[in-house]
Amino acid sequence: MASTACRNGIVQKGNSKSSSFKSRPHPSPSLGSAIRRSSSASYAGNDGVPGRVRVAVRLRPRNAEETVADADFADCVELQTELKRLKLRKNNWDSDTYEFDEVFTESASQKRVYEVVAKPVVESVLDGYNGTVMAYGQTGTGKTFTLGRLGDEDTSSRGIMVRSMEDILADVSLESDSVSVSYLQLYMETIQDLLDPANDNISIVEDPKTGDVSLPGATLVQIRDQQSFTELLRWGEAHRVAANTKLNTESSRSHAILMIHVKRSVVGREEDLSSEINHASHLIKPSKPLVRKSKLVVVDLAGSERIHKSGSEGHMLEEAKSINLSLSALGKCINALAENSAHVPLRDSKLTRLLRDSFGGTARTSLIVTIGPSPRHRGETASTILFGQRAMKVENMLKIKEEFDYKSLSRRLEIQLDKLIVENERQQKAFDDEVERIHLEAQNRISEVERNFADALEKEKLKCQMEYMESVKKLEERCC
Ligand SMILES: Nc1ncnc2c1ncn2[C@@H]1O[C@H](COP(=O)(O)OP(=O)(O)OP(=O)(O)O)[C@@H](O)[C@H]1O
Repeated sequence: MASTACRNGIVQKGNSKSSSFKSRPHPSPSLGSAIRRSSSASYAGNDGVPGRVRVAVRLRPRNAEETVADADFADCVELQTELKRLKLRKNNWDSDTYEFDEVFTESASQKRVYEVVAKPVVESVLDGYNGTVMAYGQTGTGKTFTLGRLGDEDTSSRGIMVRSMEDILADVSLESDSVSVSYLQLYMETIQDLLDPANDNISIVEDPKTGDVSLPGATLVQIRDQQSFTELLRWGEAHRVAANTKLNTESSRSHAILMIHVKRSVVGREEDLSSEINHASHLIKPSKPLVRKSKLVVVDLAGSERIHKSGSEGHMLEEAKSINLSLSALGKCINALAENSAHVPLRDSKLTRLLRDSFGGTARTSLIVTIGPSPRHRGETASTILFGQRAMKVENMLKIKEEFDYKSLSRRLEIQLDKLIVENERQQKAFDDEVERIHLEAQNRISEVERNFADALEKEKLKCQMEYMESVKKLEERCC
């Protein structure tokens, strides 16, 4: 029986008796635990929500070459899906056991992988948090298969990128929200725009105050429907493949980074705004307009094989070194974060500068580590597993980024002002009409009074004339 060792405090090796397995606490039931809240509930200020990096492992089925070459050998791994454990065989009688947030066998569907690994991240992006989904593993183990499959011929094979956008577009309102995308590759420490390949030296800008990372030089395409997004991915992927073909390699030598920016309008509470608009008008009390900006970063890392194994020389060696440099810088950062070290060497490579928010930052992060079954690649598989194990120890502090939307407030105040002007004009017209009506009525009354007076005068005049005539007549009679 093999001796017992402990890795990262959660792994036992030997004959893998369950009784000796130290289980890691599961703070939540699924990978990328749900923090999805209603929009109103998520208006909670800027308090961070703690969230550990979630890690799943996915085993690729044997390929044609392995089916022949490894015919007489057992796979180097065995998965215990119920227990979310993976056993890595050292030899016929000895194995190491590792526990993950989820383990996917070779028959796991793309839909299930998406729902467990990426959907919770997409949901928190829709709630205003940043999110990262990343695939790490040796060349040919299924990173691109998991993330980048378009599913043209078989829709069930759609990968995480396509499914994420489907869920995002189904949730946002294109009238008030916006979704835009950039697609990049990081190759030999230079960032190239996969949507505009001539643009091949994009710089990373870090906000010293917030630590936010942005790539202002990258093409940003507004997405309004799923089809245009799929076309964009196809276009970007073609450039990535072309670059690899030029280098005479079928495997991806670059890290591909898809960034989906989501900008949503949210309405805050009315009283919060009162002080800001008091001067505007006591009549206008619009609710507080806010924009919530978040981004989903999907990272398809280059193959993680070691230099000696890739047998590289010349340019290929330099390239392998560069891939190694960025992946080992990422590994070092993860180690430092896992050990709560005071110094995290984020600046050691462009990859770690780009992903500074994804590990130990304010984003919700899911990592999928892909492995192959071949015992010939046991060493690579072991190092991939250890990478995943360490990443599981990294704690992020998720934060919502809300900004006061001055543009939207000004738009809304303009609309309200227009309404007030129209109302004022309506009231002025009603007033003028009323004055006109009263004036007419008064004139009619005066005319009527004048008429009545003239009638009465005429009557009085006639009466006087009659009386006069009567008096004259009486006088004449007396005189005669
Ligand atoms: N889960 C899976 N089920 C069936 N086929 C798979 C699976 N994962 C990978 N494959 C197949 O294995 C091959 C290699 O996969 P893929 O290109 O995704 O690997 P990769 O890790 O992205 O490699 P690289 O690092 O070289 O880009 C492809 O032909 C892919 O279709």
